[in-house]
Amino acid sequence: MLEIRDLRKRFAEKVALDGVGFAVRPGEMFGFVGANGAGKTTTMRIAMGVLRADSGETAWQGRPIGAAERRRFGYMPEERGLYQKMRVAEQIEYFGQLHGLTPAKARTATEALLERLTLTERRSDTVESLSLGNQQRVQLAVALVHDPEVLILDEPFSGLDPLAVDALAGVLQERCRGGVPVIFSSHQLELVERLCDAVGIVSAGRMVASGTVEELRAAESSTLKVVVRDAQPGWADGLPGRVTVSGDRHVLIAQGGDDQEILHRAVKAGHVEHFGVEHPSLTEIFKEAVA
Ligand SMILES: Nc1ncnc2c1ncn2[C@@H]1O[C@H](COP(=O)(O)OP(=O)(O)OP(=O)(O)O)[C@@H](O)[C@H]1O
Repeated sequence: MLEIRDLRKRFAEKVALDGVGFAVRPGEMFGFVGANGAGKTTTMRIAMGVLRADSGETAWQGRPIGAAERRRFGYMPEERGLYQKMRVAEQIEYFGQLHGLTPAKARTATEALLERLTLTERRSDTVESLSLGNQQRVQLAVALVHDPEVLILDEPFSGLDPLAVDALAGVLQERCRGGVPVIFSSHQLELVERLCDAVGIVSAGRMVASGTVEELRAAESSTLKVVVRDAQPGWADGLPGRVTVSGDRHVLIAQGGDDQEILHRAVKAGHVEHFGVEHPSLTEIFKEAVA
């Protein structure tokens, strides 16, 4: 298990982290979300030893994370870290060797990743000549080449088109299925909701929520949505909700109240086209949590 416990960090007067903590199990994909400046990058930099925390702990498999552990981690930093003039394959191999692979193993791993990330045709191009999406694929290959035990990725999906997002997501899911804990930060909440087993929401340096999306949903009140056609105005008077009318459709969004009574009233009022519970999206949960 990867554990981040009660991290605190100040930059001069600015409190960047004020007790950030969460745990990610092997094989779990953890989405780390928060507004700009909330503390995601600072947390990941501390986990990777790029920054030192004022207090708090980080642990992997029960032991404090030190240089030896980090060598077995894969990291995609926010500022990216590729050599722009170096060729793609050469670069991935180079980082593999930096992480302790023999030249032969680094070459084999590089070939597999070029193929998997559809970069084979670009193998001899310099990084600077690649599109953003392809540069990001190379950055991911660099994070993966040494078959890391843990993956920590700072906004790996930012700026990517939907096909590139799917390609990266597929590779991360494979690693996750192989037992690697994966943490990534993102502002793309639909993507986080789609991919992640668990989510942590940070706001102004504090964790304001964490758990599976289902757990976060359960903490929110759900909404009942009823669509009735050809109803008389006023049919929902007194019910705990609001009706909007669009053409011949009346849409009631209700919170609380007796759903059987609401259904009964709707059936009496007209033709019920839809009656169902609406669960809040991660975007709604996020907005509520950081409000
Ligand atoms: N080196 C630094 N010196 C001073 N302040 C810093 C430094 N690094 C981060 N901060 C401040 O710490 C806070 C947290 O920043 P951080 O980059 O961790 O946020 P973030 O959640 O990653 O934001 P974003 O989504 O915009 O990337 C911000 O207020 C930021 O300005």
